[in-house]
Amino acid sequence: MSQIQLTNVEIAFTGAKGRFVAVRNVNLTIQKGEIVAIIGHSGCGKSTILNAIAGMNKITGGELLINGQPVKGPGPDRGMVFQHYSLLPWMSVERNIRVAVDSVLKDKSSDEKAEIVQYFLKAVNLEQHRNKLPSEISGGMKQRTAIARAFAINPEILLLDEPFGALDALTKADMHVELLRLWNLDNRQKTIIMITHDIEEAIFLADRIVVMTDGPLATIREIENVTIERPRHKKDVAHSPVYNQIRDRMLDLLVDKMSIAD
Ligand SMILES: Nc1ncnc2c1ncn2[C@@H]1O[C@H](COP(=O)(O)OP(=O)(O)OP(=O)(O)O)[C@@H](O)[C@H]1O
Repeated sequence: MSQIQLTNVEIAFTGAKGRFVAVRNVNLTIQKGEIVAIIGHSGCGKSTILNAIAGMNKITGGELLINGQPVKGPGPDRGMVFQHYSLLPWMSVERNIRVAVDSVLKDKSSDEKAEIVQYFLKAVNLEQHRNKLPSEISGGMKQRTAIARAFAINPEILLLDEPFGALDALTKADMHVELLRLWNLDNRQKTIIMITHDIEEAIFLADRIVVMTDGPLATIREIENVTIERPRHKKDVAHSPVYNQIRDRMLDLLVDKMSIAD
């Protein structure tokens, strides 16, 4: 059985101006432990699909199953990370992780929870900054806190909505390696679905890349298999023929004009 299965999914919103169909005929099957990137132009419905998997949006047609069960709402089996970190500004790095652990891992003792927080603070190299407030740390550190928090509650599925979109290119490259390291620590058991606008990021991280058509009435245009071996290294990947092939295909699909007229 596939872990996540979307069959002919439609998601429409009804507002003052009537019914607006954001996405339709979305068919996607995701296996446990896969990393899947979703890419497409702004407004095509990437977040709409991710939020439906998170249980925050209702589907209006088709079927959306997780482990064979229809999604009815959010649950601790799914963790979310957003572009703007969503840390609680009045709490330290450590407290931000701890409150999430407290609210989800209710069966664990206080010592066990402290150990989990410590493990993830160390895994993302934030031990020395544990007592700082979000306002006292950099964007990359904030995102590392948010990702550590998401992993600490140990969801089966991680949903990342443009998690590195606000970071500079170098910090972003570090974060890619960091994310894969956390995924490896867990023996690649967690499924990661990630929205991105960055073709290079999608190829470096994902097993498959879902390319959307433009909205409204958006759907999946094509799914690319990224057959680059793991573990992946930034430098090697950039020189691999598969990387160039996929990047060219993505550019064909996503970029209308490749150059300006002289
Ligand atoms: N709650 C809502 N009510 C009404 N319309 C919505 C709602 N959420 C999203 N939409 C509309 O659905 C479409 C898809 O939005 P969505 O945020 O999923 O796009 P996206 O591909 O994630 O965009 P971006 O890359 O800019 O974040 C947009 O036209 C948006 O205005």
